[in-house]
Amino acid sequence: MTGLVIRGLRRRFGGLAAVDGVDLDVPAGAVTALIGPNGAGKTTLFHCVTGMDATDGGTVVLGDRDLSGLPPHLRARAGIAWTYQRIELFAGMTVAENVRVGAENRRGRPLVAGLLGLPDPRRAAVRAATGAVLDRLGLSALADVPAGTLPTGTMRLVELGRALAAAPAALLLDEPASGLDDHQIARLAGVLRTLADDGLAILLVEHDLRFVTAVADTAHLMVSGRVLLSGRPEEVVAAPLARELYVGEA
Ligand SMILES: Nc1ncnc2c1ncn2[C@@H]1O[C@H](COP(=O)(O)OP(=O)(O)OP(=O)(O)O)[C@@H](O)[C@H]1O
Repeated sequence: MTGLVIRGLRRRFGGLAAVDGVDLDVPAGAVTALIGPNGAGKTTLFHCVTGMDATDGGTVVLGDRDLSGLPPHLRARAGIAWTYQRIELFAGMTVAENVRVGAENRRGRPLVAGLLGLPDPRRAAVRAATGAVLDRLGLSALADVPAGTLPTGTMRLVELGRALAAAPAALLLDEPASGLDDHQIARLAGVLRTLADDGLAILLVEHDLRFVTAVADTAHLMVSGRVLLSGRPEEVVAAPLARELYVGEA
């Protein structure tokens, strides 16, 4: 399968199996959502896929490349990009500069040239990629604005832009709708749809079930470290188990 294939993923914290043998497909050309109550293990799984957290077993394969055991920067270079729930922009840099950071990490950049600070022969490509991403996300008019001065929703878009500028094959988003208003959520949904339509594999960890049903092709319900239900988002969200778990939440 093109996209991300997760098999038998495990992560324990002492006696707690936070991720307890998860199989998950994140196909190219689709938005895949991972939902579940607080403490289900979603964020832990996310970190195990990016390499930010160690695993106790299982594999993460992107396309034909086994990424298991690689550190985050090598997974990024192999084609995974991600954003966290907590916004991590360079606040003093402009919107364009933030996005350019991602573009400079585009796959295939000659490592030695980067390390030696030599001129990147593809500087024009970096500039073009930055411009294209700003344009796609409707951020061109804000290119020269310091990122730290923007409202939360716009900052999230800038983070998404930085991730996209790296030209990933798989994009992982941890609660991207958090802190956004309805208008911004609709806009984000539209952007994610077109990105998936262009062939990106997107994994969304999300609490906002309306957003999930609006944007995802498939949803997986995770509970106590395991995926218990998978299917069309509206079916998974409406299932008795999901309704029971989400009573009283968000
Ligand atoms: N570093 C850690 N050390 C010990 N326990 C941890 C650690 N990280 C997570 N856990 C535990 O693992 C379980 C899964 O947590 P995780 O944050 O992955 O859940 P989640 O589904 O992302 O929840 P939320 O939706 O609230 O973010 C929880 O019981 C949590 O307390």
